[in-house]
Amino acid sequence: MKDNESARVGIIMGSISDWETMQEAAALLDDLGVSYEKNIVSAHRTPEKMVEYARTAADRGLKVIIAGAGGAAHLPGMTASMTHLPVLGVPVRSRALSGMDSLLSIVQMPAGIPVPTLAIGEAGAKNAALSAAAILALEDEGLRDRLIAYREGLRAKVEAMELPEA
Ligand SMILES: Nc1c(C(=O)O)ncn1[C@@H]1O[C@H](COP(=O)(O)O)[C@@H](O)[C@H]1O
Repeated sequence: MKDNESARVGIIMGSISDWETMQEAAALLDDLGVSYEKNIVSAHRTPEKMVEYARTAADRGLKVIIAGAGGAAHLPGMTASMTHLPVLGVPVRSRALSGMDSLLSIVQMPAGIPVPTLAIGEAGAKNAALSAAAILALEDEGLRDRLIAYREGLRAKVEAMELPEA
């Protein structure tokens, strides 16, 4: 586990194959100036590591966890069951079912242990980073201003879009 003492967000994923998707979350947190740590943790393949990660997350200073997994994606829900921190779930696109399996296995949590679940794939990873930042921004004015500026950038980009002549 690569610990970053000052990390406020923990990004975890079930496999290195998820990184292509989850790097979008990392890149956005970098842009927003939010410290994070990233680790490969699997409920299926490294259950003890997952338990340790989840149980120590709050004491290590993390405020939010972003968990991405594909297929039978138990990692977000199992992690959420072992920490009181918010755990945001990112369904990674699977080869067999295009991520519908990931989505349904993350989003359909029983009442009591929530996993706020984002869209399948890269958009979900980006929105998980923005949601984590929004949570942290409740107590961080500088970050709030950077989030507002990010949206202003989106607005300006759309305003500048021009359709080609028919
Ligand atoms: N869904 C999970 C979990 C878990 O939920 O614990 N651990 C790995 N995986 C997923 O298996 C997929 C295929 O993994 P490999 O590419 O390593 O075979 C990945 O998308 C990973 O998130």
